[in-house]
Amino acid sequence: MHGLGNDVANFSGRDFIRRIVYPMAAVMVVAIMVVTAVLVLSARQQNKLEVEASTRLATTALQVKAREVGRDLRNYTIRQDVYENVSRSGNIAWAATDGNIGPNIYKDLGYELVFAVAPGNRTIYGLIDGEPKDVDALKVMPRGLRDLLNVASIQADPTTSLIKSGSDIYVVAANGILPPSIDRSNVKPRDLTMLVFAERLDQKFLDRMGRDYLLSDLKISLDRVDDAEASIPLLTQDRVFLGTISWSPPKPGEQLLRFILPPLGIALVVLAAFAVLVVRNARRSTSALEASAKTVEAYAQTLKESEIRFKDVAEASSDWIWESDEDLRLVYFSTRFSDVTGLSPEAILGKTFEQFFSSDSDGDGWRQLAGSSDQRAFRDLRCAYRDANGNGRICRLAGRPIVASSGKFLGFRGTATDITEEVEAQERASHLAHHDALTGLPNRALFRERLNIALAATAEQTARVAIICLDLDHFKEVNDTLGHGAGDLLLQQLSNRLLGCVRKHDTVTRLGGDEFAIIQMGVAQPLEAEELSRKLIDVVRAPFTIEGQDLHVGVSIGIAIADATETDPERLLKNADIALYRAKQSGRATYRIFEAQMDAELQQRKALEYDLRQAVLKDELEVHYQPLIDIGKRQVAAVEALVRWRHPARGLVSPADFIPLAEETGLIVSIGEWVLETACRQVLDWQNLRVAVNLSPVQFRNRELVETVRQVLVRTGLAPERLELEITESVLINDASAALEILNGLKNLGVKIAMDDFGTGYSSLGYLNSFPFDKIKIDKSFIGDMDSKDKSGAIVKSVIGLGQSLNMVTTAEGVETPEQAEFLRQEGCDQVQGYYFSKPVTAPELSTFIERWDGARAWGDVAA
Ligand SMILES: Nc1nc2c(ncn2[C@@H]2O[C@@H]3COP(=O)(O)O[C@H]4[C@@H](O)[C@H](n5cnc6c(=O)[nH]c(N)nc65)O[C@@H]4COP(=O)(O)O[C@H]3[C@H]2O)c(=O)[nH]1
Repeated sequence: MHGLGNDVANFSGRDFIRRIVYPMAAVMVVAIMVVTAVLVLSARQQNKLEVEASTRLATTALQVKAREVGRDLRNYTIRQDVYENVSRSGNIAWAATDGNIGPNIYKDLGYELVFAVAPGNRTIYGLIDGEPKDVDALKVMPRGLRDLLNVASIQADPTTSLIKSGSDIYVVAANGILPPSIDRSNVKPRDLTMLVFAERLDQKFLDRMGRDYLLSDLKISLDRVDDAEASIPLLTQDRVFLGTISWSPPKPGEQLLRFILPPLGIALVVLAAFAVLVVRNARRSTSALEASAKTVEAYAQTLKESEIRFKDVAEASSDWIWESDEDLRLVYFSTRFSDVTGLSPEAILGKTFEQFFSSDSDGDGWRQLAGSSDQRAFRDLRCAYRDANGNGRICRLAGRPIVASSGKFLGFRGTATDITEEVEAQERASHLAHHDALTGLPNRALFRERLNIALAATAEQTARVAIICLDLDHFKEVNDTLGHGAGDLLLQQLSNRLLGCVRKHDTVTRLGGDEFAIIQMGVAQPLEAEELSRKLIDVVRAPFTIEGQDLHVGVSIGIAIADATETDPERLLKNADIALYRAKQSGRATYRIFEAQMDAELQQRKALEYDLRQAVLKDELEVHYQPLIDIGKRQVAAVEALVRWRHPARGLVSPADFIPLAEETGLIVSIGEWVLETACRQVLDWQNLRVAVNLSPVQFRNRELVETVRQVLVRTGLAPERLELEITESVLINDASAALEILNGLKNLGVKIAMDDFGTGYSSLGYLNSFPFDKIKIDKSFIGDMDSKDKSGAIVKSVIGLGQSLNMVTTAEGVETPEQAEFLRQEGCDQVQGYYFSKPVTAPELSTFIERWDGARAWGDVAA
């Protein structure tokens, strides 16, 4: 195909002209030349033959004429009367008589000259143009006649010759006058009287001769005529040149040419036109052929490129080409088969699909073909096989039926793509997509899938599914103090511990961060989920050894159990989350099973959260103030700022109800700053009073706190020593060193720091040691219990003593009775705060309170 394409393409129009048109033209030209030459030559030859023939004819005509003259002469020389009268008697008169040899000779026979020459060349009779003349014949014809007479005298028959006379040439015959009656042998030639007849070779003669011998255009000339088409020389007996007779001989060759050339010319023109037509058509055909050759070449090129491309692709890819017979017996493999599989085709050829491919359920796509009578094109059949090393591999088959022109199915032909790596990559990708990279546990996506499957199965079974959500307690501290690497190691160890607690069919999942979830299968009783939860709490509680350090974390757990009424995975997960939230609220390291009312509470909480956000925006918060009374001076020493929320529907909401929410949502940061600034600004109205503001542990997580307080002081212009910041010990529990750093920063500003709710925590004394607080506030629970419990009174006493020894101001909260106030005074407490003196009130109310404050009376009442 390729060679043909090249040959055809190489045979250009120029080649066509060179190889065909030129030779054809040359042959034609040669043929025409040959034909023309033959024609011309034959025409010439014919002309030549005709000239020769006419020459012979002219010569003959002259000879005939000579013989005629001789014969005419002889008729007279043999006459007895001529002999008697002319030879013997010399009777001229007789001779000149008409009917003898007189004018009749001229008139009837046409001889212009008639002489009778007696012996001794004596002219005895002369007749010129029919007129008797006394002339000397030898003078009339000075050359030639004498010789002729001599010769003729010895000849019996007349002797003829051509003789010139003047400018004329004559056919002259001479004969001795001798009748038959006289024996010649008795007469001496010189004694004979010679009779001469001469006919002039003039135009008249020539015309006659022309007519008689069909010679046209006869002319006589005294010269040699070289350019005549046909001529004969006129010679005497002695071959002396006298002149030339010329004529135009017929030219049959020319006629022939004239006859043949026009049709031949036309024929040639037609032939030439035909040749041009043929050439043009041939050119057109050649052009078409060239065009198609180019197309063929282009196709061939495209085909070649496509072959190369196909080969490149085939070689570069892991595909191989195969062919089977109608029984699905493999009968052909391309070379890539061996490269990819390492198997020799010979070892496989002749095997059926069933024998070559495995029956692995993940790769038995070939069965579709084996089991089908429907021979259609197919693709994406996933088939498993073993390579030369016995390793299992997967390929993807595509093929089309091979059908004979008769319609008979002959087998399949197609490609096989080794997709082992692709399948493995997909499996890897799928594993990555479904598993947590750090712990290798199923991730949230797989958790959802498995949960769906588990719930679907549960619907038909009596056993239930428990969803257990776990959240690590204090994991953030591990991350913050030891870094994320340690956190990661902990999560990995934790994963193993969790896996150690569950059964084979359960699923342990890392949902993200320190959140985990477990799908516990086959839960007959909620108790089983509780048992597992306890087990989980125990294993997590055990210390983790990370980088040589023992770390303690806990886990809070929320459980939701799927039953006939609840099978929605999203909802179940949410319920488990709500339960988890509850567990965390309940003090961590514990579990809770979801109950419907939890959800209602959560909804409420959410509504509250929304309202609180709105409250901040709508200015629904306000600050109330509660006075702190200096026992020694019996004066109002300070006020505690306590935030209030004036809810449009609920009325005044206690901070106990919304501060925890504000802390969880982070709103406490902005609320706290607002309270701080409001209180600092407000206390400027009350000369010399200090203001105490509560700080949340959440605010302590922000290292900007010191700067915030500094700016508030700058903005309000309040002297730092008039500001007291109250913190609870929980601030110190979370991250003691960071909290201490902030506390030192605050102290450096010049503000006072008070430990609030003292005695309610675990290690208050330790904290008092590590940070120089300015004040200890004894929690109101101890004050309230003083009346009933001696123990509380003892604690209050010892705290007051502790404060005194550490040189800290002690303030007792929740003083509601004059007895409590008196007791505290007697024990040396510095300040008191409580409903007995005033509840927290608005700023104007507190101003009134201060105005009306009469320390003596108020204290007097107490003392009384
Ligand atoms: N039963 C009784 N209670 C008395 C008596 N005297 C005072 N109280 C109450 O005791 C609480 C004292 O505040 P706290 O211990 O700091 O406890 C505060 C404080 O921890 C927090 N809090 C209030 N305002 C703020 C604030 O602006 N920021 C922050 N972070 N927390 C605040 O909310 C807690 C509760 O505040 P309140 O409901 O205002 O409750 C106040 C106050 O009204 C009394 O004689 N008997």
